[in-house]
Amino acid sequence: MHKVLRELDVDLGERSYPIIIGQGLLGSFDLTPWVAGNQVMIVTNETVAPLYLEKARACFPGKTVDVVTLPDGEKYKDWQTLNLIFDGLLENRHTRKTTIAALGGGVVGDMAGFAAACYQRGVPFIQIPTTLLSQVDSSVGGKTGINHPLGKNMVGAFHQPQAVLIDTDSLATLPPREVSAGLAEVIKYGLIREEPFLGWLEQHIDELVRLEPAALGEAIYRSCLCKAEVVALDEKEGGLRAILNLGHTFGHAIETYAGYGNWLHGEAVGTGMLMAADLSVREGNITPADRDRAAELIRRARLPELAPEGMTEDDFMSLMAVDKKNVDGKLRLVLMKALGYAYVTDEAAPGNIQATLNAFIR
Ligand SMILES: NC(=O)c1ccc[n+]([C@@H]2O[C@H](COP(=O)([O-])OP(=O)(O)OC[C@H]3O[C@@H](n4cnc5c(N)ncnc54)[C@H](O)[C@@H]3O)[C@@H](O)[C@H]2O)c1
Ligand SMILES: O=C(O)C(=O)C[C@@H](O)[C@H](O)[C@H](O)COP(=O)(O)O
Ligand SMILES: [Zn+2]
Repeated sequence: MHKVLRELDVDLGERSYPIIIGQGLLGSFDLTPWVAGNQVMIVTNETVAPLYLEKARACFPGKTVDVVTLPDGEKYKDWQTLNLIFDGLLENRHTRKTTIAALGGGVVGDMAGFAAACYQRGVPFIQIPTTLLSQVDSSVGGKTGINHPLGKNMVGAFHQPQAVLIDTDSLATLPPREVSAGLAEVIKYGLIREEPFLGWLEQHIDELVRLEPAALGEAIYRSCLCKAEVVALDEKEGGLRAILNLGHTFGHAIETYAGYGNWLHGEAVGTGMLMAADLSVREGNITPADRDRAAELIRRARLPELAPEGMTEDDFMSLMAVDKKNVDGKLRLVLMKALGYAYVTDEAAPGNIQATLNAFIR
């Protein structure tokens, strides 16, 4: 039998939805209350399908369930692979009443969500995230999309799910490197808005690296709570929501430079947050001791601490120039005023940016 540990809502008026966190949910939790019609299309990938597809099917009793299985990897988060979802929907005659269910990590979630935003001008979808990163971040908030060779997540839509089902048991099969990648986004919440959570993480980060269930449940709940609050306040990133991008301006540049896949998203964000902390010191906002506190957590989460081999200051500057936060050609960065308090600025001194880049390139 399953156990629901925590439940919270993303409060978006009539588009509000629940995040259900528990153990043993895959295989027995009934998701049909969030399915309007009779058809469900599960979108998953070749790694996750053998592990969890049959259990996910069981969450839709009485519905006609079809499946699209995508190739696995960030490098497939593109137009060609997205089209496989539309092929599957059309070949199986899915109508406007279908519900798409994303079963997998953030790549599957972002693509299935984008397909749901586009198919027949928009159909509902459900998130069933199976990586730590997707459970604490990508399944919540409705950002969906794909990459472009020239920039990360450059094509997409805001499309909120009907529900998010988080079965923490699925993390038992996750490779350690993916656990670390997820921890980067967990640490992010402490750095941007939750100083007490940062203190909690300092106490429990080793348990999280070891995937200890009690610590994991708490970290996932507190992360989802933080993200849900920010999204409810600013769904489409008119302002506040951009703080969820801490470390991502540098991180997305790293991912694009590395060709999507050699560096995991969470790894790039981990290094990117160190760079943002370093720049926050140079801007006179946080102390070197604050920066070192952040760096110690990143190190204990076993994340990389320097930019990829060979990546230059010019590589960073040209890749960051296409960041979606930029306005009127000005680079906008998320920095910290204090630990637990992030802000967005286009006024960082060019000399400080240059010094930070040079401190992290090899
Ligand atoms: N939409 C958002 O708000 C948002 C937020 C953060 C990240 N993202 C996006 O999410 C993506 C990263 O997501 P990710 O870190 O989950 O990567 P991922 O989706 O590539 O999954 C990581 C790896 O783990 C495998 N996997 C998934 N679940 C597993 C399980 N339970 N056991 C074993 N293996 C499993 C996957 O097949 C893959 O190989 C990036 O594309 C990033 O841009 C989006
Ligand atoms: O939900 C958000 O908002 C985020 O920024 C969360 C990020 O962790 C995530 O990587 C997101 O996909 C980045 O979005 P982008 O708009 O910078 O592409
Ligand atoms: Zn991210």
